[in-house]
Amino acid sequence: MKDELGSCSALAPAKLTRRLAVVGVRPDGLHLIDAEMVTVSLFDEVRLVDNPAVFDVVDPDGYLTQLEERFGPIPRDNSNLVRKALTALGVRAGVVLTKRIPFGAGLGGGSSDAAAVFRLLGQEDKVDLAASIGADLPFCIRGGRAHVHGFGDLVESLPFVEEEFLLFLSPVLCPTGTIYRLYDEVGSDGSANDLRKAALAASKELSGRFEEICTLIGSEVNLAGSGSTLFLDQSDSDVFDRACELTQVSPNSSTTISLGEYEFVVWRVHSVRGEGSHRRQ
Ligand SMILES: C[C@@](CO)(OP(=O)(O)O)[C@H](O)COP(=O)(O)OP(=O)(O)OC[C@H]1O[C@@H](n2ccc(N)nc2=O)[C@H](O)[C@@H]1O
Ligand SMILES: Nc1ncnc2c1ncn2[C@@H]1O[C@H](COP(=O)(O)OP(=O)(O)O)[C@@H](O)[C@H]1O
Repeated sequence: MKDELGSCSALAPAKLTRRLAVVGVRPDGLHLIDAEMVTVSLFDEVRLVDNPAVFDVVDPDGYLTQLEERFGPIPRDNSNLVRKALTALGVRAGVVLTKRIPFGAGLGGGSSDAAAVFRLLGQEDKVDLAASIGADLPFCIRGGRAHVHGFGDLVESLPFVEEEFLLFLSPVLCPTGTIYRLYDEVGSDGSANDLRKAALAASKELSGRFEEICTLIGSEVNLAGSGSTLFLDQSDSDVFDRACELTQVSPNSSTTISLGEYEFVVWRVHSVRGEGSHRRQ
């Protein structure tokens, strides 16, 4: 949305991959998937400003700083996905990026930031260009709830369903390419996400954290995309309600819990409608 300062901004919501089956591998190594993705109410914000020299990253929760201290900074140069989107669209602009979505967490934060640029500039139709920046962009541009296939480039919207999710965030980095490659070796554990076994095998810490949450709530949690976020949906409402009670997290907010040697930030989020409904002035 344009404002009087000549800048414009859009919210960039996280994406939750509720289920993911790997159904093939292309000759170039990209995996063909059959997935259901849902936009959820944890938001970055992308503001474009006139001065192309500006690239500011705002960290309202302090969580980005924690992750960057541990894993190194997200790029501020031309390899930032927001800058890649601007370059691909031939637009020179500065960026103020407010980050709440953790990186390397399987929540498509970087892709959603880049998708916000496509939406802001009215370029939602350039799906192939978007997909060349990242496999998650086509879904993130559309948003809502969708069946996603191909390598992520084919998106068919599904009817919106109002639902809540608990996201268990861990300071564990799961690089998507590494997890897909490991999947080729270890295969699936038969859960709703074919990448879960590989992500848990890639990180001893993540598998320790997985065990702690499953023990707490007495049920298995799922992995978001290529990880590291673990989540619970409302398919078993008793389990979901119990988990909300145990973690003491209210709707649309977050809390920090300790389980064994681990700390988790727990977000209670809800599904969000797609197609630009999350734009704001
Ligand atoms: C797993 C998923 C779905 O839940 O999301 P995330 O968990 O990363 O958020 C997606 O498939 C990820 O999409 P995205 O994170 O955009 O991946 P990209 O940056 O395009 O790809 C990073 C690397 O992952 C591998 N890759 C990605 C997508 C795909 N369908 N097959 C692959 O093998 C490739 O090695 C690629 O170089
Ligand atoms: N705008 C951005 N926000 C976050 N990470 C970015 C961004 N642009 C590039 N990156 C890089 O992309 C990597 C993956 O980040 P992200 O897309 O948020 O996670 P995921 O692929 O797990 O969903 C980061 O480790 C970072 O190096």
